[in-house]
Amino acid sequence: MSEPLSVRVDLGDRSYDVLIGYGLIADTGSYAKELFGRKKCVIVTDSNVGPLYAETVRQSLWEAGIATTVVTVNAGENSKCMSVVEDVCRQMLRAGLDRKSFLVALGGGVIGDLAGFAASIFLRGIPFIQIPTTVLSQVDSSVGGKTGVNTPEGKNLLGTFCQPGLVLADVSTLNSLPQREYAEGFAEIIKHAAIRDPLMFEAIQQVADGEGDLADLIRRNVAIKARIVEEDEHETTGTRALLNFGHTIGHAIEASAGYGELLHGEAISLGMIAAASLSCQLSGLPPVARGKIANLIKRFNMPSRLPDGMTADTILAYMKHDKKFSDGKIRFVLLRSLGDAFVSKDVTEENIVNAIKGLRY
Ligand SMILES: NC(=O)c1ccc[n+]([C@@H]2O[C@H](COP(=O)([O-])OP(=O)(O)OC[C@H]3O[C@@H](n4cnc5c(N)ncnc54)[C@H](O)[C@@H]3O)[C@@H](O)[C@H]2O)c1
Ligand SMILES: O=C(O)C(=O)C[C@@H](O)[C@H](O)[C@H](O)COP(=O)(O)O
Ligand SMILES: [Zn+2]
Repeated sequence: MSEPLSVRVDLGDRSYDVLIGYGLIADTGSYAKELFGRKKCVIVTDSNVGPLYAETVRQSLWEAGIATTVVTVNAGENSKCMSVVEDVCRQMLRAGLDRKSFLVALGGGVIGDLAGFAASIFLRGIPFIQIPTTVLSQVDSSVGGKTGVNTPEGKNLLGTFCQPGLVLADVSTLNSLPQREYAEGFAEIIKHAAIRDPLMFEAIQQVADGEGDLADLIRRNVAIKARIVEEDEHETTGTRALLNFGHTIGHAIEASAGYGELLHGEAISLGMIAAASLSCQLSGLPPVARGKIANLIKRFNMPSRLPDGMTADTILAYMKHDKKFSDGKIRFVLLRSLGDAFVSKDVTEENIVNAIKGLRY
């Protein structure tokens, strides 16, 4: 097996490596032993991923002398909530996990966010490893330390910033992803291209055409995210907020649809098309650039129209719970051109309603 690709996330004493390669999960034990030197851990996974990969990870930990408990939650966005976090933590307590233990989050973004959050609060915090198994989680959610859960009021409203100790992105695990779940991960890749790396559109197209190097595309995305997180770990200066391109409207659409109805990447695709339309109107984005984003979204069979019956009013109501909403104003990520994103405070409710209405056609 060739050496994995590697991206360092440089955050002082919270620095870590993201390793990207084939077959990495079988080496989880040796990586964990070297990193933590701890003897007890919990694997948190979901009901789809656990049966496929938990045994390989458990065996590898066992061979490294690490005792493992497996906690499995129901697959899907509905598990990303406080009651499941409490249940996971209580199973960990009953299994005898202590402050010298660590956690392994094995699954997509739901598991990464949920289990990362559990690790960050369990006995006031234990270290964790992310093993992302979806395209979305390999290029985005496993990196950067945003952990948390949804509430009925909206997405990711409860959570912490807590960096993992290591990310093992095993590209082989993507072979078992259903087509829809594979495709939605490209929404975040298209987002990275739109805000930071317009040349990446070509590499994405190549992978869509069955050519191109998926592991290298993942590496390129992790590097984009890592550099942004290094600049603004806690989203205070505005740089990290750029990663929210498409999310202000997208998160509200995701919640309006009912968690799990639209996958995160699908909702964000709709949000990016609306944000690109607003950018054409307000910040000079050439319509051809909006077309490039929308065409690639359609190339992956992600939606470009709102689900029937979803109203602008409902979407707006959810938007008012967004973390970027304060003092009656929303900070909105727009593009001046592909690769040149910025945060605007000048987007009005009327602008937003019009952009949402544009998603009907
Ligand atoms: N923390 C962050 O920075 C960040 C970034 C982006 C998204 N997110 C969050 O990530 C979540 C979405 O993540 P997701 O799209 O990975 O969803 P997910 O975790 O629900 O995974 C999608 C589906 O694929 C299944 N699955 C996962 N890996 C599989 C595999 N290898 N083989 C077969 N089936 C597999 C899962 O069981 C699930 O049914 C959302 O909650 C979103 O808010 C967080
Ligand atoms: O890591 C980030 O920062 C992001 O914004 C990445 C997003 O793709 C992701 O969906 C994130 O969970 C959004 O975070 P939120 O704090 O805006 O809910
Ligand atoms: Zn996202």
